[in-house]
Amino acid sequence: MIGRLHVVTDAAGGRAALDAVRAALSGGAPVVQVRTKTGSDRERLAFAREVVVLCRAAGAQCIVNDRVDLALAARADGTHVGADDLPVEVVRRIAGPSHLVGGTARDPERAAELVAAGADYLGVGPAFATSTKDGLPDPIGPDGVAAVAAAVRVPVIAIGGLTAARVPLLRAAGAHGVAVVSAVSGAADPAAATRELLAALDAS
Ligand SMILES: Cc1ncc(COP(=O)(O)OP(=O)(O)O)c(N)n1
Ligand SMILES: Cc1ncsc1CCOP(=O)(O)O
Ligand SMILES: [Mg+2]
Repeated sequence: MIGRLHVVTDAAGGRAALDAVRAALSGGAPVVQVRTKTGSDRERLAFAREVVVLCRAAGAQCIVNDRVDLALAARADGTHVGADDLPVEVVRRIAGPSHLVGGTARDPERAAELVAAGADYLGVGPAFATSTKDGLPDPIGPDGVAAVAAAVRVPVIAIGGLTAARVPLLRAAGAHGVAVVSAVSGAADPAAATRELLAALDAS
């Protein structure tokens, strides 16, 4: 089963992002998602490899966003794909049955399609407003997350504007867990922020 807290790396990658990953893992993060949006493929692969090594040492799962080729090359545990990435069924065919495949959904119809295509889990959102990613549609709120969670039998990971204070709302909506960028990467103390999120998940 996929972990309940997905710590997503800052899209810029680099040393600061790696430091945040180290801190998150020291705080107990069970899943790290490598999400890079800049740099050459070689730089992105090198970053993903470093994160995989850190995750292995900590016993955490590592998922690469967008790119199944980088995920396989880095020996990551899984790949997360959205609407502009390779389709879930293609990622599944390329990566095989033991690779974790996640897909992005914001409504029950899309969610059911992704599960039928072979998704192991769904990233669902944006749950709340966020300034981390431009061009997102309106937040779906806990009710939107609940509609998706009720429609599928795979774990739902809520994303977008997530904080420890909001975790109980999402868990009550049926989310298995949450994915965060700024709540950990933007925190003054990313290890403490990770512990706070995990405590909120454990309590709800
Ligand atoms: C857990 C999780 N859910 C959703 C997303 C968003 O992925 P995607 O739609 O591919 O958008 P980008 O992250 O590529 O901007 C995610 N990364 N993780
Ligand atoms: C990549 C992505 N997809 C939907 S919301 C989001 C960004 C979430 O970032 P934050 O946790 O800082 O709100
Ligand atoms: Mg993507």
